[in-house]
Amino acid sequence: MNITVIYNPTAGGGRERRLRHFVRALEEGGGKVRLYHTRAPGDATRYLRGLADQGEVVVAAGGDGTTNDVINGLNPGVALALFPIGTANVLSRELSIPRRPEAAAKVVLDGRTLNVTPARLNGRRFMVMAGIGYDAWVVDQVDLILKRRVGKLAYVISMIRQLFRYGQVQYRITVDGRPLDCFSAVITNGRYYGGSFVLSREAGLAKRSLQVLMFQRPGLGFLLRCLAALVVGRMERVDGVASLSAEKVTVTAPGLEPVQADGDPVGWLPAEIELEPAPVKLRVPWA
Ligand SMILES: Nc1ncnc2c1ncn2[C@@H]1O[C@H](COP(=O)(O)OP(=O)(O)OP(=O)(O)O)[C@@H](O)[C@H]1O
Repeated sequence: MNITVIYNPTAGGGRERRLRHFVRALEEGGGKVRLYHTRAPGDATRYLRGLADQGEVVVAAGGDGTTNDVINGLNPGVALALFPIGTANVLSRELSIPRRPEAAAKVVLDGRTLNVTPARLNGRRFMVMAGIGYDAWVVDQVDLILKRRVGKLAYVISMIRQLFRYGQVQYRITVDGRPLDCFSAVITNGRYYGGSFVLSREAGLAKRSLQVLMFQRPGLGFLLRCLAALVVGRMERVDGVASLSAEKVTVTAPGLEPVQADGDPVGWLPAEIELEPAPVKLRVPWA
């Protein structure tokens, strides 16, 4: 089996030793491996687009941002696999991809295929989620140098620093043609957020739909209630949080407002988000 491994040396602070074990396990299992170290954000997309033959599987060795770069360069029909060595690895968690190099390599070589439909945000693919409002400001303002040193804690610090922003801007969000207002929104393909917190019990990567969570009340008290509900996996029970299934979403706002996708900043509003017509084949463990 021809396998292209895309390794982000900055993901999770760098995991060279684990990568070597992973590649060795792939080769011992009969894989013919082509390994590429990324050099900058977006480099994986450029590299893959330049490959006429990507092999049967492309492995994203990194976190959700690396996977995002990979799916944006993946040729149709080529399978996607994950070696979760990033900070949060939200996609891998939902799919139960093992973190141990040998076990992760086994999934690449012998796993089953799960069809997961990505979405497009202003023409760029995302797999897990997109966010506007508070969530996007937290991602936009996270201290990347601190993130390399302390991992997820850098997001907690950014969350605290951005609390003041919540409720200041009202967004117009159109969900499958239905116009609504909110003070923040997360448009998610998967169930999890920020690691292993359940964001939506209605969402699931195997479902062909997006779940739109809208935060419709202003105020710090409401935001803190939502964050507490996230910790216990009860976000959709909070009065003032609306959750709708959708295929197409547009968001607008006055002023310059960031958008995040798969945990990285991807530009500014307005945003047009739509589920793609065809799924990506993901290698996942047998039950
Ligand atoms: N060589 C590189 N130097 C700097 N940044 C890179 C490089 N290669 C990729 N990137 C970027 O690094 C960012 C972070 O990668 P990634 O999200 O995979 O890791 P992480 O943030 O540790 O994990 P997670 O998103 O799961 O929390 C991505 O936006 C990606 O585009």
